[in-house]
Amino acid sequence: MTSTPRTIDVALGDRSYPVWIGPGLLNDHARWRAALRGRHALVISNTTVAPLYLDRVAEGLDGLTWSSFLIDDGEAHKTFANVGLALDALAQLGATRDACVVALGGGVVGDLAGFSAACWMRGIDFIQMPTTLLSMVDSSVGGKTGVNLPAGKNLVGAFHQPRAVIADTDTLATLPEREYRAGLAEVVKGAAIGDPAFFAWLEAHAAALNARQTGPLIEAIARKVQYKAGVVARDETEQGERALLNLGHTFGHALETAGKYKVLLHGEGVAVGMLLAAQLSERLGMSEAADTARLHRLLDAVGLPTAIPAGMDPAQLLALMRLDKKNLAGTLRLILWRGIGRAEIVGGVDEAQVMAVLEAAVR
Ligand SMILES: NC(=O)c1ccc[n+]([C@@H]2O[C@H](COP(=O)([O-])OP(=O)(O)OC[C@H]3O[C@@H](n4cnc5c(N)ncnc54)[C@H](O)[C@@H]3O)[C@@H](O)[C@H]2O)c1
Ligand SMILES: O=C(O)C(=O)C[C@@H](O)[C@H](O)[C@H](O)COP(=O)(O)O
Ligand SMILES: [Zn+2]
Repeated sequence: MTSTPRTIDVALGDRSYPVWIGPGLLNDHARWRAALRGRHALVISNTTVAPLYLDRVAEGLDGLTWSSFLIDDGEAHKTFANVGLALDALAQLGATRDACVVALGGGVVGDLAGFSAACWMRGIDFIQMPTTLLSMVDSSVGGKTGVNLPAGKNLVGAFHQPRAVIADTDTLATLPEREYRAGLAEVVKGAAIGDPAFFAWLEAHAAALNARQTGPLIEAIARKVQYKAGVVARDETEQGERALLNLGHTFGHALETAGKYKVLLHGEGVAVGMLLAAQLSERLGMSEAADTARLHRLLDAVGLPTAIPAGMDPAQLLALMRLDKKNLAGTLRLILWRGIGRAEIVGGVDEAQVMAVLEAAVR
């Protein structure tokens, strides 16, 4: 038995789906098994998460024809090659069009599993079972799936919505500290983009969140998911407003890629990227120094990095930023900031100004 989970609906007409958040949900088989329509299931996970949680999922799959496909741990394995192997695993299973892919793990597993599901027979069901804070608050919701190329992050992918998201908060007990804090970056991001009251709440609850206190933690997850679900429902395929969810990401993805995924985690890149976006906005006369300082203090309070790691080359970072998917007509299009809770899409950003911010931030 589990306590009643928080439930948030992602409202997309006949493709709407629930996000369930709470303890014990992986064991609540009756709840999530109902989302599986056919006879076949492929659980995609990784070599760290599967030994911890695959048995809980396996019990719920009893009676189905299912198998698991495990990737090695880390962002460097979110590759086309692994999608190919996942598709081979679906073929091996004999998966028909009513099969379901189950993504058990963090955002790397979720993005790759979702993209594999989008590709198999031109699209089959998948469900998300996020096991990191970042994947609970962000990557499991909204249907962005895909993989990285050597040239950059998430350059290949598809919009493919899950049928359900099962966020069992008990799994966070085994999440390493650094990964937990990286997840907080995507929580801060949501508040910084569009929810000043939530930002103030985060400032007041930073210590409780650092201590992983259950009540504030579930509240923070639910508030961030609620916010993201609203944006996705209004603009599923990023024709407009959804791009705001990319605050800090043009800088952040460049930082991640430049470090070959060994220097900064995704959430850490986003934290540094948000501050760089705030500094650039201030430089362009869009926002106030006091707001940048407030963002800086909150990121510090939850233990996130705010500086570009030593040794990174501003020119390389700018080159990587030129391949961001938001760019149009060969010019930079960034998410900039008007202050707490107010982000904006800005096209044709002057590269010299971006370079000045990058150079000032290199330690
Ligand atoms: N699709 C989207 O909308 C979206 C949104 C945000 C981020 N992302 C993507 O998500 C990825 C980052 O996700 P992430 O931060 O979850 O990283 P991750 O998937 O690499 O997981 C982080 C680490 O935690 C381990 N782990 C996972 N769950 C665990 C648990 N319960 N206990 C112990 N260890 C556990 C993993 O094995 C890994 O080492 C990036 O690729 C990013 O681009 C996608
Ligand atoms: O859901 C979205 O939209 C986001 O932008 C969420 C981001 O946190 C996430 O990192 C996403 O994967 C970035 O997408 P991309 O389009 O920049 O590849
Ligand atoms: Zn992100």
